[in-house]
Amino acid sequence: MASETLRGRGRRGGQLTRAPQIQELGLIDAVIYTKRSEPGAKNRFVYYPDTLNRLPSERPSLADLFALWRTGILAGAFGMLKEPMVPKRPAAMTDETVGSFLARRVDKRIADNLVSAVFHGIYAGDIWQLSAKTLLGLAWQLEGRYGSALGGFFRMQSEDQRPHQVTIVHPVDLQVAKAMNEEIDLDPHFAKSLKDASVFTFKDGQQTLVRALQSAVEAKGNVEIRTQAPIQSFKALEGGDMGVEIVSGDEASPSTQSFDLAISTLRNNDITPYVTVMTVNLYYPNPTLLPVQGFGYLIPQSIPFEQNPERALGVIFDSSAIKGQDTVEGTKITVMMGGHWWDGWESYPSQEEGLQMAKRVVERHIGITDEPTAHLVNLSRDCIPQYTLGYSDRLKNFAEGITDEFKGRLRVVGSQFNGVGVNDCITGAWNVARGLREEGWKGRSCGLDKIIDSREWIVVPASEMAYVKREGLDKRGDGGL
Ligand SMILES: C=Cc1c2[nH]c(c1C)Cc1[nH]c(c(CCC(=O)O)c1C)Cc1[nH]c(c(C)c1CCC(=O)O)Cc1[nH]c(c(C)c1C=C)C2
Repeated sequence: MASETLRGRGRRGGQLTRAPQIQELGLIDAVIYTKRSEPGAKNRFVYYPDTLNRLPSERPSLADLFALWRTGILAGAFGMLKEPMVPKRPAAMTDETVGSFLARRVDKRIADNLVSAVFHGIYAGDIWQLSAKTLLGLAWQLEGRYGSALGGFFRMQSEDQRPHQVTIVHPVDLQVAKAMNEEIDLDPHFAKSLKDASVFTFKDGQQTLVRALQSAVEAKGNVEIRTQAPIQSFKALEGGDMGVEIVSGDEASPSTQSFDLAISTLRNNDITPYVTVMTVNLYYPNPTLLPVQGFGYLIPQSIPFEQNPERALGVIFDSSAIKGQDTVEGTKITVMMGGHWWDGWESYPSQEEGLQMAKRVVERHIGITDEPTAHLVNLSRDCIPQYTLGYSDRLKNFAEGITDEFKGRLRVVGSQFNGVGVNDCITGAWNVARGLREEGWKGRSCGLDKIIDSREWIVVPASEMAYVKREGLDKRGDGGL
């Protein structure tokens, strides 16, 4: 019943690194797509102040914008016009929260009513804690270089002699984009389907990918997959040997092994806090319960407690967002609750409490009073890392520390380092794996080359950040995390 989706266009590597994996594992026929033109892709809503507002699509009409304006959700949007005139941040400012950046440069109301909802829908996080330098990387860099994000964008275009649109990227991101173009070869039909899709998933859910990967790896014969063997500790080998000594397994009877090189997805609690999210899947036999067709809706931080005492973050309209997964008709939705709202909680709602809370959310917000005939409640503890203020400095310290200690024999991958999307993590893993080829595994990289590399960001044609090898598959290089 769970309804995870994969983004057609993710940040950084987009689907690029995942697509060849799907192709190589022979899973292309198991993929189902939601096309960009379908309501499930186009219609994303924000609940404000007590109604669903459709977020502007790629090309919003004047009527769309006017409808949004009337609800008040766009209050403060005129701040965009004065943004080029807002003084540049002081030189001593090394980071700022997303909320503070927007309040300073545009208007606090836009941050609270609109942007906080979008950040709920990605990080389940609080814009007043998350880092603008990391998560609004492009805008942060443009302000740093030109004194303004919006004005800077246009100045960057006009100052550049090249005929096409340019963007600003970190040299390491450019290098990765070039490598993808050189090394990734996609079936043109598959590439076209992905290009036309907003999200894609598998008929039997995302587990399809994990299971196929497991089978493929096991079939190689030289790989052993061990589960239920938590890492207890690890350290660099001593006595002149290069490598990592790892203690794993049961605390009572751990085993110690040495490796020439280890790739770790373990988290480090000094770099980011995490948030806990509860997801409640609800199924109703009545297929016409949704007030609108679309992907779902998000709830901004400005919604008062009385309208959202359950601390819901958003609701996905699964049966509208993804077609082709279900064997029976009906309405399927997922209520997502918690995230930063539950920071510091020592205990969380039980499964039964979660179910009741989710039912109250959809009754209050979208008038669904039917009784669901099936449900699934899942509490994901500490599931999404929060790139809070100062994250990039903490990550840099960490990267320098492990490089010093392990001299390249420990490399790291995962959502704490690469981004919260599945695509981000696969891109990170792809890049680390590439770096091991030939003599690469003997090098000093710890897998976090970008954060260690202090070169200036560079202006390049936006097309250089796109996958152009086959059918123009889209890859956005927005310079974020
Ligand atoms: C309500 C909570 C959440 C919803 N999804 C997530 C949460 C916490 C988790 C999530 N959403 C996105 C990612 C990144 C995945 C990737 O890039 O591969 C994660 C971990 C993507 C995303 N979802 C929404 C947006 C605007 C984005 C950014 C990328 C994009 O534009 O595609 C919107 C959104 N998320 C949720 C809803 C209900 C919703 C919009 C109505 C649920």
